[in-house]
Amino acid sequence: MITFESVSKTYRDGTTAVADLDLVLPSDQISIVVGPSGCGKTTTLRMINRMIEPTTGTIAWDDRPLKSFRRTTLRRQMGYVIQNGGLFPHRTVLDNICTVPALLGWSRAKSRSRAIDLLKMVGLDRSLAHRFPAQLSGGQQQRVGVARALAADPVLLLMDEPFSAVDPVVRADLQQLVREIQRELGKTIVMITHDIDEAMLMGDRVVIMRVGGRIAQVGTPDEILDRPVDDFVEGFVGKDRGYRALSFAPASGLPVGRVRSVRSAASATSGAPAVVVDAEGRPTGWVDPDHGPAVLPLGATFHPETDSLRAVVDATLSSPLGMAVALQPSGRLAGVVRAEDALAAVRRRRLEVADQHRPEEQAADAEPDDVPVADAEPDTAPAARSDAAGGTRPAEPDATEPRPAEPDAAEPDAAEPDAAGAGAVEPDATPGSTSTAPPADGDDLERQPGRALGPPPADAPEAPAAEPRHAEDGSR
Ligand SMILES: Nc1ncnc2c1ncn2[C@@H]1O[C@H](COP(=O)(O)OP(=O)(O)OP(=O)(O)O)[C@@H](O)[C@H]1O
Repeated sequence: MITFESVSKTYRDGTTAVADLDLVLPSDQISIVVGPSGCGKTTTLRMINRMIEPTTGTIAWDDRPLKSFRRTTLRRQMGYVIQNGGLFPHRTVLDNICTVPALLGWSRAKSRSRAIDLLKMVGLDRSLAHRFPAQLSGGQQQRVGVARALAADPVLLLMDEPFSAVDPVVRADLQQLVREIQRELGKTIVMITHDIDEAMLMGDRVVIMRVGGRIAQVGTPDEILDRPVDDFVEGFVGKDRGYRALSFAPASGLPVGRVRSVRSAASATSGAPAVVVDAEGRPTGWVDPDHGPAVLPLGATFHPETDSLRAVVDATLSSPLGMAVALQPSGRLAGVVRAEDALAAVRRRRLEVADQHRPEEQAADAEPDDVPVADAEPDTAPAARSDAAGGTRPAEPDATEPRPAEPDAAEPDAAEPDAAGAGAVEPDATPGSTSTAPPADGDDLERQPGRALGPPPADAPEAPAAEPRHAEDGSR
């Protein structure tokens, strides 16, 4: 757990990048920091591995102040991934991934074996191992960047807009990859992005910052989508937040009804609409005898066990008959959900969310008909009911059925064996480098990205105190 207490950062030129930040980033979760350009995201991230030091306040890792760690020791436990991977252009993929293990003194055989394992983990063929970064696509480079950051098995992964330079399809793959890595390896990940959709998709916890380096809201994605605290957050999360919030409600409780299935449109000349299925029982389209013999498009489908309510609503909207086709895990037809049932589930969810956020005293004073709709009698009259905000809304009778750097890389720790850069991998700034780092210069050093930082070996010593000469901002 990383804890910021009253943390501020003012640069030498007087710019306050972060102001009075109180924040907890829990372990073993993905925390996403999101906000408009210049709101202090990168400054916040780099204060975690002490590439930047706060001007005031305290940052602690599992209750231990960061100041009490040597920077190099700290960084060996924190992998760091930046846009474009920040790879050394003149080193092969394998050598890039082996950088930190090599600096930590691992044997060549152990480093290479680890690198090959990581290539597989990030979904790259080992035949790419001897290529140079320029011979890879942007997405492949980014995967190598992730592999390099993981090479020495860091406890924490810091990611600074890692996917902003790749196209949406590759981006979706990389997002999935990082989520899988987090699940499988149980890493703590802190990632920054401009993209609120990415934040909502990937974050267990989302921190929205506003310009001036202040926190606007912290919460789970669905909390933020359901309850933006103010106009800024509401504007930032976008107009379709109600629809996107459905991504966090499972489809599993919906009633999946039976539907007629036929092998060809010719076999459904009368009667109710039917789903046309292939020889394996997989749905391919609809036929509606009232609309003639043509096979109608199937629309989107969904898996009841794994998909969200959003997928179901989308499937009903894209179905020509307003029925979402549910699939078994095998892809065979499982049944259908009617648009009315999907909407009833949406209404129930809204009521549940409103109920969760109702102040305690209001809940205690609640009238009997304030109970969640699922608990109401099936024949509840469609009269007005109090809502969570104390207003009224019409009752929904059909909803009543219970349904189912920087700098100090430039100012290495003399006491550390990797003082010349071990544990702090700098992207090459030569022409052709994939790094987007500005040249290091004074304070700009703080903005210099591109260190893949690994953890210490299990027996790595930790120095008891911070190094006073590391007054950051260049003032030594
Ligand atoms: N070394 C520096 N010296 C002076 N000001 C700086 C320095 N680094 C950052 N800033 C300023 O601090 C503020 C926050 O910058 P920061 O890079 O942390 O924001 P950000 O949210 O990551 O921005 P972006 O999304 O555009 O990368 C900005 O006004 C920026 O210009």
